[in-house]
Order: sequence, then structure tokens, then C-alpha cells
Amino acid sequence: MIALRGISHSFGADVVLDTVDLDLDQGRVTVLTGPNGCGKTTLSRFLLGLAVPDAGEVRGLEGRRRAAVFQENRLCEQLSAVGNVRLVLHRSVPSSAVAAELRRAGLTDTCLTKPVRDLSGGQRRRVAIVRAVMAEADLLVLDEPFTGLDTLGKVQVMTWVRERCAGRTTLLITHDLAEARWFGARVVTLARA
Ligand SMILES: Nc1ncnc2c1ncn2[C@@H]1O[C@H](COP(=O)(O)OP(=O)(O)OP(=O)(O)O)[C@@H](O)[C@H]1O
Repeated sequence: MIALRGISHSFGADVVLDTVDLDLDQGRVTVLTGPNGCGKTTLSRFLLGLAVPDAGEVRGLEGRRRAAVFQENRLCEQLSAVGNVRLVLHRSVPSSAVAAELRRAGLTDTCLTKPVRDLSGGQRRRVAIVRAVMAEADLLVLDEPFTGLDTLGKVQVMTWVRERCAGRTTLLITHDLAEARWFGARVVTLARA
């Protein structure tokens, strides 16, 4: 079980998190929601090992691999969609397999090989999602991953993510509770400290 216990954190005088507990169900999607600025991304950074809380404990993550979709795409601009995804995969995974998954997430052939700096916002978002989901990770953190996708595209990408996340421990941060229902997720609401 991955768990956060008694997490407190401040930025200067701004107390953002005050003794927060969060359990992530093994092999399931947990949705974390709550008002802007209540500390969802900050909490996820502790799970990812990108920051350390002022107080409290992160349990169950020793030696575990983690992957994330951040609110920003964090792509390598000069690489193609296939090149970006291959960065996180073993070199034995062929480009054709990566291209097939990118197509299933709605990218057309013309999007697969040009530098991602030449793709649209929604296309770039799909690359970031596919890269995180294809990475071999024990914990997947998705921070508002479907922002910027058109209505049909969102259904297509969510269908692909749901299939690929089956049986995986996943934290999905979102303001859209329809997404929680889609993933059959337990919902945790974080209040402002
Ligand atoms: N590096 C930082 N330095 C100072 N303050 C920060 C820093 N990172 C976050 N904060 C503050 O911490 C609070 C929580 O931010 P966080 O991004 O965790 O919220 P959130 O719940 O993810 O919000 P949103 O729903 O808008 O994405 C905000 O008030 C933010 O301004």
C-alpha cells in the first residue's frame, strides 16, 4: 500500500497542507480533487519524490518506479512523438509498437515523426500521456492530464488510458468528477488548509 501520513507543508507563511493522509489503493485509480490551490500538485510531488514535506511520511514507495503527466507536457521539443516515448522505454521496444500506441491515442501518421514543437497543444498532450502511461512504473501520477483535449479526443484518450491503467496503481488529479466515474475511481477531496 502506498500511503501519505500526516503530511504538512508550508511555503513561507502559507500553510498549504496540514496533517493530510492519503491512501492509494493497490492496482486501482484514486482520484484526488479539491479547489485550486489546495495542494494537490504539491502532494503529488511528495509521491513522486520531487520534494520532501515539512512533516509526515511517504510509505510504500521505496525502490518503486514512478511516472507522471505533469500539468506542463515536459516534452523534448526537437524529438518526434515516437522519439519522446522511446526515451522512457527499453531500447528493445520497437518504434512500430510505440507508433501503434500513439495512433490508438489519436495521433495521425503525420504527427508521429516530426518534432513535437510542430504539433498542436492537444497533440502534444497526447504524446505526454502516452509517454507516461507506457513507462514501466509502479505508480502513475496524472495531474489534470486531459486538459486541452477536444471532446471526442478526450473520450478516445481516456478509453486508451483506462485500458492501459487496468490493474495499475494510479493517482489522477482532476476537477472533473465524470473522469472519476469513467475510471471507477475512489474519490478523495482535499480541502484548503
Ligand atoms: N514553489 C512554490 N513556492 C511558493 N508557493 C507555492 C509553490 N508551489 C505551490 N505553491 C502554492 O501552494 C499552493 C498549492 O499549490 P498546488 O499547485 O499544490 O495546488 P493545486 O491544488 O494543485 O491547485 P490547482 O487545482 O490550481 O492545480 C498554492 O497556493 C500555490 O501558490
